[in-house]
Amino acid sequence: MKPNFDLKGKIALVTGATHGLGMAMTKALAHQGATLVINGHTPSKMEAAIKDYASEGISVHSYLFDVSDAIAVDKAISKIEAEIGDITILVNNAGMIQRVPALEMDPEDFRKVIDIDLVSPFIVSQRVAKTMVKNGQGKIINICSMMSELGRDTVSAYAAAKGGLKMLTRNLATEWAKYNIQVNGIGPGYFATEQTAPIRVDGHPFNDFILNRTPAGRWGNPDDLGGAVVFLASSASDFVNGQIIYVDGGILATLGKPAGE
Ligand SMILES: NC(=O)c1ccc[n+]([C@@H]2O[C@H](COP(=O)([O-])OP(=O)(O)OC[C@H]3O[C@@H](n4cnc5c(N)ncnc54)[C@H](O)[C@@H]3O)[C@@H](O)[C@H]2O)c1
Ligand SMILES: O=C(O)[C@H](O)[C@@H](O)[C@H](O)[C@H](O)CO
Repeated sequence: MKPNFDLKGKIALVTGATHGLGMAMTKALAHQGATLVINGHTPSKMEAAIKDYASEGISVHSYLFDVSDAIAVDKAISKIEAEIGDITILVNNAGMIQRVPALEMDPEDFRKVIDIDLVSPFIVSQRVAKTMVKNGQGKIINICSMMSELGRDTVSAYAAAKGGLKMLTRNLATEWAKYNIQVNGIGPGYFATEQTAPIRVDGHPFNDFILNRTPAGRWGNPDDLGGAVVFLASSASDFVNGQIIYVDGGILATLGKPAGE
């Protein structure tokens, strides 16, 4: 039987999809025929995003809500279900990072990162899964990170959250497999987006470090995630559950090499 990557008739919600990786994954899902619902929490960014999608002939349904607010999430998902239909694919992409040495990190800032990057995917997944359980099908895709596997100076809260998100993925996969819901993750390597703009400057030691550390020798382009998200959203991955697919140009496969070699 031919693997089926077609997403016609599917409704996908991508959180934090006004730009960056969320936008690229939304476009990939739309190109496979899915109906797209995008979330954001900044009205001006949402307006600009809708124009960007339209310029590529993609029409999206947009909903502004804060993914960390369980009441707002419940209201928004109920509204989406009434206005668009039941969500069959959820991509938990919204996230944030703080780059602060652990000795200087304010515990409240640590808590905020955990709230957005770990608790929020739980909140949105739980609400969306209630309907997926009734329908007997669903795909949930959590956007993890290299920091789901590795540590690095200054990103203690982010690494704790993204490591936790990997384990949340495995746990929800375990609990919800019986309802025909697959919960998987994508772990992007280092990608050229707003989030990495401060460390992706020519001549910045971190920029040189990443180019040298990545076997592919380049930063990821957001479009590099399209194949993985379509696979995990489609029936081609129906027996894949609790996995994280790392899309990282080979970083996790290697110890790296000395600069200049
Ligand atoms: N850029 C990278 O190299 C990289 C690598 C690995 C993982 N990631 C992860 O991929 C995801 C997207 O990354 P990006 O680089 O596009 O980041 P980004 O910072 O450019 O975008 C994050 C999005 O999340 C949204 N968001 C944040 N808090 C929110 C909230 N409370 N409610 C609703 N939306 C909220 C933002 O508005 C934004 O649209 C994040 O989870 C990030 O941690 C990024
Ligand atoms: O400061 C950092 O190290 C980066 O911003 C990361 O954490 C990446 O964005 C990404 O998540 C890696 O996979």
